[in-house]
Order: sequence, then structure tokens, then C-alpha cells
Amino acid sequence: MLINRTVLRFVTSARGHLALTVLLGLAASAAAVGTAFALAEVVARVLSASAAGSDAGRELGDALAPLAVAAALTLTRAGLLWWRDQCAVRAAIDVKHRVRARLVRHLFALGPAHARRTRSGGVQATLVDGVEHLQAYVGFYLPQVVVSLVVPATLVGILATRDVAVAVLVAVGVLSVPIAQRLWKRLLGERADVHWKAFESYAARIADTLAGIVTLISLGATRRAGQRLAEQAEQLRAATSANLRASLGVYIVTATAMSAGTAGATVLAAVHAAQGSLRPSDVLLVLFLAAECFRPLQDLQTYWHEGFYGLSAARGIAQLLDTPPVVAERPDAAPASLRTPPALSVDDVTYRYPGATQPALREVSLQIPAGSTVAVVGPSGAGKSTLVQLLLRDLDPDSGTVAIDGHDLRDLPLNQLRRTTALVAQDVVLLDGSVWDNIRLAAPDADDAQIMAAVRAARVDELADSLPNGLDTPVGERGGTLSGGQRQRVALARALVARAPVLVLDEATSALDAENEALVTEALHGPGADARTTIVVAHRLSTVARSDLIVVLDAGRVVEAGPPAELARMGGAWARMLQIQRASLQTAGAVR
Ligand SMILES: Nc1ncnc2c1ncn2[C@@H]1O[C@H](COP(=O)(O)OP(=O)(O)OP(=O)(O)O)[C@@H](O)[C@H]1O
Repeated sequence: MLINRTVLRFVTSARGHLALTVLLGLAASAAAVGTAFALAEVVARVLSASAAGSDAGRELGDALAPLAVAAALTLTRAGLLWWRDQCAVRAAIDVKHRVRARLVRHLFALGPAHARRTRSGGVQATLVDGVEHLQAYVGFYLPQVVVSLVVPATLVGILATRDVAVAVLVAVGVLSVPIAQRLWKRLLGERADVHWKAFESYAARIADTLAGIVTLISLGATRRAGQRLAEQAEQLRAATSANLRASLGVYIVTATAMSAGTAGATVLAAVHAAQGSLRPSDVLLVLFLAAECFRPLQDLQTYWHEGFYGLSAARGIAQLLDTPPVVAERPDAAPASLRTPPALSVDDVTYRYPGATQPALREVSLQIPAGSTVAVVGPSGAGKSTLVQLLLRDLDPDSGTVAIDGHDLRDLPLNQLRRTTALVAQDVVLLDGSVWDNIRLAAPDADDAQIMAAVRAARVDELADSLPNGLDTPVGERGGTLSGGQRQRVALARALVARAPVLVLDEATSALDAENEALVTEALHGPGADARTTIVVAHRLSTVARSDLIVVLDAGRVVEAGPPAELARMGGAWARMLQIQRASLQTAGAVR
């Protein structure tokens, strides 16, 4: 019997329907046993009537009543099995629903850093296909485990009342089935693991390929992508075959034990009948009861095959649920009273990504005064986005402290932090719905005037004029019907509507043209700007020139920090960056 603890954790929610599934399974077995007794009675009456020399009509008349009982019980059994299947499906749907809800909650709790590191296709495979596969395992296999324990034990007891030796023989056959399954359990578990990993990787590869289909076509790399897909499909096929081979081993042992057990018991009963220690009609009863003894185990075997994918998926589900969040809320985390807007500070922070050889940030310290706009600049790979993730507490520092109004971020509830901050990242993700829906997402209670103010500040009004239905125009999957710059403007409006006291813009205007970028930057520095603390990461220096403070990062260290005018006078890293960018703009102008 293969029981998965993770699945069992969710089964309690459907215990009513599962208990009914078990009871109906037991009742169906009882009906089958009743049928066996009734049929044995038919044979007994026919035999005794023919021994007494009665005519054929009389023989049939005597057998009619038990025959009718057998027919009624057969129909009853069919009805019970139909009802049982309904309950099984209801129970499985309930469990699937709970597992999915728990997984989604856990994925949210795992946080943005986990989402960035994980292949979304693999997670999707677990969430959609994996959970779907639980249906046969939960609804049919698990209840059948109980039926398989109760029915054979009861029937061996009944057989013992007729013939102890026959009962012992059947018991040996019955016991060999779970023993064989136990011997195979480890192998089956290992194969299930390998199979699920192969399935997850294949699903993730398909998702990656679909997400990058435009790039693959434009690079002429479709053949290679197809080959890699085929390789992974082959790995999945091999894992599935290995799995089926292992299951087949158990299947052969089980099937042999069942056939040999039933046949052996019947032959022994026949011998005992010939010796006169058993009624001839009991031979038929032994045949029926022995078969009925093995039937639940046979069904268990069938459900095992159907539920096998559920078991391997359950391992993937367990793995995901056992993954600890990248940042965890402390049990004693309590909301702090923060000023609006708050100040932020980074004190001697070092952070290295798991598996990386070098820290992405080393001994970084900086102060972000309340209501100021602080720009973080530096070459690619300098650690700007890492710093942003630490400020948002998507990551925790290995050493040092990030604090808001003097409170270590780790002491605050994550909810409070999420409400305090709003991020506009470079890769904007819009959700399916209209432009308006997307802007409203972060602040469902915002009134129309607030939304329209954000729409104007982020220049979305101008964009809406060019859309067929204005702000009500659907943005398509992931905002696919909008350009990159248009998506960024919608995301900016969305963040402004949220009115979070801390606004973080990580290359948030990189896709805007120079004119729109200047207007959006103007709006961000306009009225209401000092009601929030703003952190801007940008490569384009015009975006950050009006900031109160510039922090220059290089190779994970702060190499310079101060007001832009002061840094420009100092002639250091910031001044050099300005020079380089001006020179390139002049060159571009000369070319034009
Ligand atoms: N998930 C990750 N795992 C391992 N290393 C990472 C990860 N993310 C970033 N890094 C590394 O950390 C360093 C800092 O990366 P980060 O993204 O913070 O730089 P950045 O300044 O934002 O770069 P860019 O301007 O190109 O966005 C880089 O060396 C990068 O390769």
C-alpha cells in the first residue's frame, strides 16, 4: 500500500465523502458475497432436488427464490458502485481544490525571489497537471486500501467457518500481495520521483519554448529548440517505461497470487467435498468467496496504475510545499508605526546569491531620507537590482541590516511591508483585463479621480486616446497587445494609484521615448512627490539627474554617494558617467 503523507494532510477535508466511498465499497463487496451465497444456494437446491429425483420444473422452482436474490444483489452492487464512484470523484475534487489553494498560498508566501529563480513551467506542471493526477489516487486508491484490508480479512474468517485449510490457503495468497508491494515500494518510490522530475522538466521546457517562441523563430533556432524538446520527451518516455516495468513486477506477482490462490482454494475444496468433509455446493461458494477475497486487491492494483501519476505528482507537490520561503516572517513580527513617508537605511549589508562565488553586494551602507528621491546608478551587474530586492525585503542580507524608520525589515510583518512599498520593474507584467482593471489592481478602493490623476501623471491618457476602447481596452495576455513603453506607463500609473509611501522604480522608464520619459519624470517630481520616498534605478542618467541623492554602485560596493551637483563637481564616478553619456548623445546627434 503506497500512502503519501502530503496527500493525507489534505484528505481530512474530504473525510465525509471518503468514508462514504469506503462504506459503499464495503457494501458492494457485501452484495457480491451475498450473491455468492445465493448462487451457492441455487446450486445446492438444484443438486438436492436432482438427487431426490424431482422433475426439471420442480428443480427450477426451488432455485428461483435464491436466484432472484442473486439477481437483486447483482443490481444492488452495480448501484452501490455507481454511487461509490460519485462520492470518490466528489472527495477527489475537494482534495484537489484544497491542494491547489494551499499551493497558491505557499507560492505567494515563497515570495518574488523564489519566483525569479524557479522555472514557471515546472511550477505550473505541479499546480495544474500534478494536482489533477491526484484524482484517481485520492478518490479511488486510498478508499480501496481500506476496503482491501477489511474485505479479505472478513472473507477469510467466513471461509474458515466452512473449511479452515481452504481459509489458510486463501490467507497466504492474500498476504503475498501486500508483501510483494512492500518489497517493491522503494523501487516504485524512486521511479516515481524520477518520473515526476522528468515530467516537470518537460513541462518547464515546453513553457520556456512557448514563452520564447518569437525569439527562437527570429534567431532561426527552432530546430535546436525542437531537438531539445524531443530529448526531454525521450527522457520522460524512458522514465515512464521504467516506472511501468517496476509496476509490472508487482502486477505479475499479484496476479499470480490471485489466480493461484483462487484455483488452489477451489481444488482443495473439491478434494474435501470428494472426501465428504464439505458440501458439494460449498465448492462453488469457496470459488466465489476466494475470488471475492482477491477482487479488492485486484481493484487496488488497477487503481494503483491509474493513481500512480498522482503519487509521483504528490512528491512534486510535497517538494514545493516543503520549500521554505526565501524570506520568512518572524513569529514575533509586529506592525510598527511608520511615518509617511518613511526613511530607509542600509547598514553594512553584504549579500551573496545561493551558489554564487562572489557577493552581489559588499558592506553597502546608505541613508535614504524620508520624502527624498534617491537614484541608484552603476554599470550592469553592479548590484542595483539586488539592492532594490533587499530594500523591498524580497531578499534578506547575509550580514548587516536594512531598516525602515529605524525598524529592521525582518521585525515587521510582511503584509505591512508590502503595503508600504510599490515596485515598478523593467519587465512589466500586466494581467489579462482592461487597462483600467490593471491600474486599479493595487488599490481596488481608489476612486475615479485618483485613478485619473495617476493616469495623467504616467501619460496613460495619451496612450488611451490611441486605443480602440480607451482605458477599457483589453491588454491581452501579459499585456501583449501593448508596446513595452505602453506597458511601463500602465505599470507606473498602477504604482501611483497604490499611493505606497515608498515607490521603487527599477528601470521603470527604460522603454519610454525621451519625450515621454521627461514628462513622466517631471510628474514623478511634481506635486505629491515629497509624500513618498522614491528609489530610482536607471541607466539613462537624465532620469535621475533631478534626484536628491545619487548612489553610485560598482562591483557590489558604493563607490560614491551625494547630491548630483556635488558629485558632478567632485569629478569622480558620477561625473565620468555623465561625460560618457553626453559624449555618446553628441555622437548620436552628429550622426543624425
Ligand atoms: N539570481 C541570481 N543568482 C546568482 N547571481 C545573481 C542573481 N541575480 C543577480 N546575480 C548576480 O549578482 C550581481 C548583481 O546583479 P544585479 O542584477 O543586482 O545587477 P544590476 O546592477 O541590477 O545589473 P543590471 O543593470 O544589468 O540590471 C551580478 O553579478 C549578477 O550576475
